[in-house]
Amino acid sequence: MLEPRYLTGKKAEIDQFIDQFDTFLFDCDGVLWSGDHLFPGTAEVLDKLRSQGKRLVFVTNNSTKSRADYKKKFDKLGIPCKEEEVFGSSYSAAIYISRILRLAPPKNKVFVLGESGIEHELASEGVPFVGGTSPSLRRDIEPEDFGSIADGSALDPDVGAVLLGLDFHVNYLKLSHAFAYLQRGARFLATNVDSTLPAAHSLFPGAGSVGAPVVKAYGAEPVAFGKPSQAMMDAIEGKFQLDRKRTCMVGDRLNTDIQFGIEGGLGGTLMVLTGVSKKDEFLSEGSPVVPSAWVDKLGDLLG
Ligand SMILES: O=C(O)[C@H](O)[C@H](O)COP(=O)(O)O
Repeated sequence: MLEPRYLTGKKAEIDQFIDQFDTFLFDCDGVLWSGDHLFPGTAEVLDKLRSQGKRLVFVTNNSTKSRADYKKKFDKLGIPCKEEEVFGSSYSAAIYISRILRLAPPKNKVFVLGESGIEHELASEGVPFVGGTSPSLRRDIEPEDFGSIADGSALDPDVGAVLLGLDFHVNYLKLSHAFAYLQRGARFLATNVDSTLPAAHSLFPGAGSVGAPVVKAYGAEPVAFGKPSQAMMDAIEGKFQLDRKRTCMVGDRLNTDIQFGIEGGLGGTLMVLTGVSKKDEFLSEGSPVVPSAWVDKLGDLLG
């Protein structure tokens, strides 16, 4: 097994590690912050990398926020960031739907199980959608809903795809709509399928857990566009014209962030231990996903 390199924080080894790369792809939740808590040293590390001319791209699976929302979050936390530096799973899904899938009218609407981040990114690509944050679906299912979903009168006939993301208002009515559209032949898509969401120094159900009832009912997995999907990597490479061998993915989750970087053939993957995965998972014999290097926390890159 290839041992990942432990960077203890000594200046010379950190400088040597950083020198290998021109571009750093940063995961956000669990790396830069946990929920609304900014980790110590985040701002300083990003400043240091920028001052050395490194390009930074913030690659997040969190579909609840659009790129513009992320920019606001960075502003609120006092970290410089341009909207164009953010690449989220909502945006990744939206560009795939609009530029590659190209759903033909009239069946070109997307039913969204998710929050406003997905809606904004679909809208930015001109993709029509229903569901999402609509108040009409933020309620309990009523006895008459069963009939109107079953006979299709409650459904939009123009829906050609179902897009699952993280939905903080998930309920039986929305799940039933998603399942009904799939049974009528809609394409099955997801922004990402993460099992957990890191927040408040703990873990909560993630997008994959929220959409799991639909997957179970339908009996098939969606095509997902967040990490580790290489559709996302290809889109990032195309947009930022990056040299993969001079790019490092920094993340806290082995099966999304680190796998994303390894499968993408990046020059490096750097694991931090402030989020989801624990070091035993990649240091133990036979670990399926092993980063090229690891630090205890992002702040250690200050050297
Ligand atoms: O469930 C989700 O959608 C994700 O767990 C979550 O939002 C994590 O995003 P990331 O760590 O890629 O920023």
